[in-house]
Amino acid sequence: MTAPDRLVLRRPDDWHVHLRDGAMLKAVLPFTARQFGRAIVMPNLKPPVAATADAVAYRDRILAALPDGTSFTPLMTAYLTDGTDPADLARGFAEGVFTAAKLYPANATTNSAHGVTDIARIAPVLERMAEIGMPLLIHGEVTDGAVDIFDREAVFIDTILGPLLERHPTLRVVFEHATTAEAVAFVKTHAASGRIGATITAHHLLINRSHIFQGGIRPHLYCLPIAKREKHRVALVEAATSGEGPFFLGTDTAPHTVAAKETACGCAGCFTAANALELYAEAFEEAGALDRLEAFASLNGPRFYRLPVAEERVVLERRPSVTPDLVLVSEGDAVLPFRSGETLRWSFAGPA
Ligand SMILES: NC(=O)N[C@@H](CC(=O)O)C(=O)O
Ligand SMILES: [Zn+2]
Ligand SMILES: [Zn+2]
Repeated sequence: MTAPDRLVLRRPDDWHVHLRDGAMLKAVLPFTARQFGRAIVMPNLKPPVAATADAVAYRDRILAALPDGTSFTPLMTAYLTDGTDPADLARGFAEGVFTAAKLYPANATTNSAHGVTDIARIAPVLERMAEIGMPLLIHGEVTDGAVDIFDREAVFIDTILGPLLERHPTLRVVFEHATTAEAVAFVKTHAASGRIGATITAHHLLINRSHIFQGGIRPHLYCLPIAKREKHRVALVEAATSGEGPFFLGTDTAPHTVAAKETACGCAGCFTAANALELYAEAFEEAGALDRLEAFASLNGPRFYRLPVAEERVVLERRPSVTPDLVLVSEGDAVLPFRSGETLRWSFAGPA
């Protein structure tokens, strides 16, 4: 079978995105809103989006920053802290302000200093979430500095996630930005329950850890969880292209300015929003699985989140597209996209 030159998909959603705030929000939002109908918006602002009122205000700022005429729905998340009030969280969910709540183990990643210091402390919050069917989104890495950075996800699965699912047998969980074969295997083992999902980024489908050090240190490929060995990338490609229900698209596009990336202690995050669908299309084509892209990008996520699938369609064409060199944020500040300046095989051609 020859691969198609044109793909028509139900309009995809991005189930893990960092939109930031202020000038950065204004600069990056148009990219996500152009391709995706909805996005799960991460709450790791400074200060974090923790209470319902914070999310209402942040959602208003996102909607105000949308280019005219764009149809895009931000789905808000609550940043869990040791002090999260279960009543406020449940109210936010009931009112449709919050779609989910995000667990950052304290200090696991960018802007996670206010995260949860010990998951036992939020047991009442998790019980409430299980009762009301509110999904828990997890950055799944342990924070113990003694655990090797490449093992932090696998250790989290064994020591935290497994026991957590046993303690809360009806809690619905998304394992965010899965990067290991262990995560894929764990999610598959629990798939039949329908209560676990996993997002997979485009960059983790395209790079392994060696790429971060190819010819020198490449700070723009540094993200958390860090890319792993090739065998893990292969497991992620296999999961994403399987079409299986628990695996869905979440770019984890995480913009930081060039100055914040190219420095002695650079921030973690890859900015992939400039051409997210083109990047996923490359990975799926490489695997001979373009026919499964729609399941991964447009069907499995809504099914997990119990939201309608999109009626709108978008088109991808096999026509070279060039990734922008830089995206300007404000005078003197810019973000460097993943695959900056490189040519990709596919182009996003807009609505069908
Ligand atoms: N993925 C990243 O490397 N960074 C994210 C945080 C996160 O998703 O862990 C960010 O907010 O910059
Ligand atoms: Zn994360
Ligand atoms: Zn993220």
